[in-house]
Amino acid sequence: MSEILLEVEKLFCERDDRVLFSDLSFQVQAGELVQIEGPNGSGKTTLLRILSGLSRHFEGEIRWRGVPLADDLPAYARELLYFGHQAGVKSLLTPEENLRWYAALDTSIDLEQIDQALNAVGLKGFEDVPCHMLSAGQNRRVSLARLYLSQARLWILDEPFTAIDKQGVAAKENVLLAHAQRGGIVILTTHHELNLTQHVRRIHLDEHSGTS
Ligand SMILES: Nc1ncnc2c1ncn2[C@@H]1O[C@H](COP(=O)(O)OP(=O)(O)OP(=O)(O)O)[C@@H](O)[C@H]1O
Repeated sequence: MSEILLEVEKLFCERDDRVLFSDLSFQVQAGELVQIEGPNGSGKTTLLRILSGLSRHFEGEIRWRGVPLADDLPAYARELLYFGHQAGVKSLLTPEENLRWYAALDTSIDLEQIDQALNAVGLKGFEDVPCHMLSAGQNRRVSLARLYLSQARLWILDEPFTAIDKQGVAAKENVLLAHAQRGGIVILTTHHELNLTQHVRRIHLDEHSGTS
């Protein structure tokens, strides 16, 4: 049986007197890909920020490996890769410099891996171009290259495919699948039609929202 790593229990979140979700409970096992679905404004980003420990604007409990998040956020953060709406790319740096900066947090990542990651996201030939001179999709690709370097067990990805062309999306989907197959967890939102459908568990926020 797979290991349950993330437990979400009776989550309640209200913004501006509007209940986004209430009584939201689910568990995620190692190896699972979970897609949070719902219309614009239903609370997908809010939920991902809560799950990432970035927002405390909720009631209920979230546990990672059986430990409430609030009890040991640093330990949780070490196992987490959060990918938000902002690309998190420094525009004055080149793609390679951005990844070297990111890799500085993890000394086990070497230059060859950075090179491979840039190749994998289709940025060969653009390694040395400052990011402010790249397109929106290319900047998103710089950011996505982090997925190829990440050792984190839990990936929480908010609209990771924004501005990425169809071909690029297919390649990234494979990275997500490979992560899950290695025993990782991916929780994501996307308005893209995924090819991975048969591997993805869906949680639809509308089914959990209430009225205030
Ligand atoms: N910091 C905040 N303060 C007050 N209200 C907020 C805040 N952040 C989000 N909201 C509200 O919470 C609701 C849900 O927003 P959220 O960004 O989570 O939706 P979403 O499902 O991700 O939407 P989309 O599909 O458009 O990205 C919105 O009505 C928004 O106005």
